[in-house]
Amino acid sequence: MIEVRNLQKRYNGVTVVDIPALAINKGETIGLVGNNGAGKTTFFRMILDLIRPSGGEVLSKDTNVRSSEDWKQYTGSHLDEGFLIDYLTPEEYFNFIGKLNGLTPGDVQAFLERFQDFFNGEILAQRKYIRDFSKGNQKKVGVAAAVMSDPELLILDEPFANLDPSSQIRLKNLLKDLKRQGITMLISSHDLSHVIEVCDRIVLLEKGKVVEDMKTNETTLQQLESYFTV
Ligand SMILES: Nc1ncnc2c1ncn2[C@@H]1O[C@H](COP(=O)(O)OP(=O)(O)OP(=O)(O)O)[C@@H](O)[C@H]1O
Repeated sequence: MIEVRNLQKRYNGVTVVDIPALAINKGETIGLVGNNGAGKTTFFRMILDLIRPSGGEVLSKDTNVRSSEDWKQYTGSHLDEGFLIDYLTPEEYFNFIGKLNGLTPGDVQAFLERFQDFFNGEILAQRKYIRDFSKGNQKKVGVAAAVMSDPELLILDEPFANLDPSSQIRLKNLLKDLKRQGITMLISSHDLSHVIEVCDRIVLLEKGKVVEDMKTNETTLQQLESYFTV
């Protein structure tokens, strides 16, 4: 579904992403892990054509993401609060995104029913603009909106960050449901156990390079913990 070829990003002469080859197959759930500054967000930004690679390319369904917008039809993503429209209420934002995806207000309402637990009564009917929500609740809005288009490919940058423990567990269940539906997912996280639980493959980035690419099994957490132990 996604093929990365000789992908590089340099800032001021420093290479922050350098991935000669990486293939993500349809239906795979990939956890992207790595220390601060490893290049995870930069990599996602190039997949989503938000920044231009210094070299190489990202193909989505065999087409360079820079040369066609077709991938936008089947890709849902949430990287940060910059993806939100912060002067709208969550309802206004969901209806706006719904409209872009051809959903009626009734469809949007039905879709949001699925997120009742995850929202924990703190997102809808709050009479507040998105900018006035906590970071964790803004994340919930972004994750729900990313899923609204019923995407084939879902890209989430640190979806567990800023969520309380109950919300993290609900998010894991939500992502596992999406995985069962066959959605291809690319999820970055600093929470090793969550990402291992949800994903069937882990890619470890260090200084922009892929240093491990492994299928998850019962020893993966131990392997990653020993890698990250200083
Ligand atoms: N616009 C920019 N200009 C200069 N350097 C940048 C820019 N964007 C990212 N970088 C650098 O690229 C490197 C990778 O950053 P990136 O945000 O992709 O890492 P990350 O793995 O997502 O980190 P974190 O886990 O802290 O979110 C960092 O050294 C960062 O400072």
